[in-house]
Amino acid sequence: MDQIKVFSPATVANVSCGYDAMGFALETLGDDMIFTKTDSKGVIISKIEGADLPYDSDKNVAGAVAQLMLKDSKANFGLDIQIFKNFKPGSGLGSSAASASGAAFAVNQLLDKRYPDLELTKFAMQGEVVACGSAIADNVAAAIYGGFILVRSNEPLDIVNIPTPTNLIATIIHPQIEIKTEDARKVVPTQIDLKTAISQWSNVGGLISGLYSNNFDLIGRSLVDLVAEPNRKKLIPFFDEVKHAALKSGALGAGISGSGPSIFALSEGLETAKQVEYAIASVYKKSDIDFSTYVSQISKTGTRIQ
Ligand SMILES: Nc1ncnc2c1ncn2[C@@H]1O[C@H](COP(=O)(O)OP(=O)(O)O)[C@@H](O)[C@H]1O
Ligand SMILES: N[C@@H](CCOP(=O)(O)O)C(=O)O
Repeated sequence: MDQIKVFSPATVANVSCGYDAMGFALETLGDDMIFTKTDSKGVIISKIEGADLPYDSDKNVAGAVAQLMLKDSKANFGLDIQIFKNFKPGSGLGSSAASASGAAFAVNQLLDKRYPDLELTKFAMQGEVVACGSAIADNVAAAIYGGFILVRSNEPLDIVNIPTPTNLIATIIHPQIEIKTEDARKVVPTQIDLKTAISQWSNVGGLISGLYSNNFDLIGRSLVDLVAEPNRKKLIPFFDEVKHAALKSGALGAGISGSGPSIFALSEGLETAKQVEYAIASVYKKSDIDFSTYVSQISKTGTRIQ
């Protein structure tokens, strides 16, 4: 194979209670990327559409991940990468993770599937270091594995796929302001008290149990974040109003998607998810902030060949 076109999904990290430990992939939103083998070694980024991003292969996460993998595998070819961004960087929807995971997945295909998903996740995490200075696994693991994932351990890396009810639908609102993950991580406390920790890990347990048992009420009760959300929500205009509107219109729960500014809600069934979309869009319609909304199933497959 000399060329491959891949789709790499947007992802919602944290899912309220699981800061750096949980995430899921969206079915309908993501980036397209084309990877072409070249005779000369090295990685060139020849096209980027949809966002203003570095062409320098060391600074673009896709280029950085591809270079690492070509070096590690001692590949005898180079790469030309084209990136078509369908959602903005700094969205809280894993824009950098989509590129990093897309690169890891595509290069692996061109190397005849040399690496398992866990190794691909480790390569993609190095892309996250380029984007935000931290080797975060939640977005990239969700993109590579698909579905809903738990990062059970970072060292050694241990990723667990959590089954999700098929009629669990995500509604997303993305106000068009940029929040860099690197900046939003600085407002999260590095220490929390035991009482807060107990509530947080109880909610993680509740959420995972609710996903396994199709218990929507339990899923809703567990979508609580006492660690990142109280500190990050001030960065997101109208966060409380959007969350209130989502819950009032039938969502099971709502919270910040990744590091924001996007806000996600989870609902039982498409009809409710669309009502939630209408309600939360109404909040931003009253302001002068541009926004996009998305309603999507949780992607079972994640990053895939187009
Ligand atoms: N291919 C890429 N896609 C998205 N962002 C990239 C890419 N390459 C480098 N970056 C940088 O990563 C940062 C965006 O990542 P991040 O702050 O984590 O936001 P997001 O939540 O959208 O992933 C920006 O500084 C951007 O320039
Ligand atoms: N766990 C990370 C996730 C960042 O997600 P992003 O989509 O905003 O890059 C965090 O919360 O910092």
